[in-house]
Amino acid sequence: MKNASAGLYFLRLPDGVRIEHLPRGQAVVEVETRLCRATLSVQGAQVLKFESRASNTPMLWVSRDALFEPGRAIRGGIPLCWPWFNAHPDNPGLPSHGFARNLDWRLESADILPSGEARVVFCLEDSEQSRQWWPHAFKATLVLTLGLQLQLAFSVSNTGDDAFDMSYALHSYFPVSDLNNVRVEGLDGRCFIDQLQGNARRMQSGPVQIAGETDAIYLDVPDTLILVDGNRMRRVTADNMPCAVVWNPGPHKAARMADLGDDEYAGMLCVERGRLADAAIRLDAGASHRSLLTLADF
Ligand SMILES: O=P(O)(O)OC[C@H]1O[C@@H](O)[C@H](O)[C@@H](O)[C@@H]1O
Repeated sequence: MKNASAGLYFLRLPDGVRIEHLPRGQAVVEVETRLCRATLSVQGAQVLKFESRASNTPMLWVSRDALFEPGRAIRGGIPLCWPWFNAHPDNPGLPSHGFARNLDWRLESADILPSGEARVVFCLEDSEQSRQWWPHAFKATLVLTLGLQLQLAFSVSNTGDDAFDMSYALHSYFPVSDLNNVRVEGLDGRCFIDQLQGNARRMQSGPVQIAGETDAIYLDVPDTLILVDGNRMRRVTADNMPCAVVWNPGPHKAARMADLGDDEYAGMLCVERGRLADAAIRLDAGASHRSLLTLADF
């Protein structure tokens, strides 16, 4: 897999931002400011860790068995699943959840804003590798703003001559104290696709509570969802991403997953936001799409 980290060293990095390497050589951007601490993987432009100085508690979960192998998806943090969600609709041999999380992105810039927030910008453009999986020209950008809250601004431009279809999710993994203490608020009365029941469409009644394996795509949901975990509340706010996915593998699927410890399912929950299923989009030549995700303790 092509490694973009060579270009990293030409960037001027501000105090509080540095490049480190994982044991297998992948580059990560470490952010340490008066507002937060964070670790960002160059592969996938994936936020792996984020902790604000106000909460001093990890916002995100990463599996203790995550495989940090170049080109393999990393189990945890916030992978960006793009340009398709789940298996490719026509070719199940292509990478699950698209390829954005498998490729190295280009670190475009890193700055500390006057507010004290760090701003880190990653880009991904089509390459020989991406065109083997998806024959389209594009430029994707992820702008991360890291302060007391974490903000991800995702944009894609179609730089080719033909329209393309895409779906995506910002697949946030959250640590939870105990699944029995957890609920997701904001989805009452919303339609969801139950991926565990042959994609049957159902209606949510009350908050989402987790009783075993859960894999549901909620359609047309409010911008703000609240993840309640005992006394801890996290706000998941999306702009221009009308879908939410709530996923937990439960004990049996967890036992089959190489990159997730058998008991770890009990301490995590994914609450994802994106555009998929009915909200997938077609991007015409020259057109762009933008969306924003904000995660905050409150
Ligand atoms: O193992 P992956 O490719 O990271 O996917 C994990 C899960 O991601 C969720 O978003 C999907 O709804 C699930 O169906 C899927 O199992």
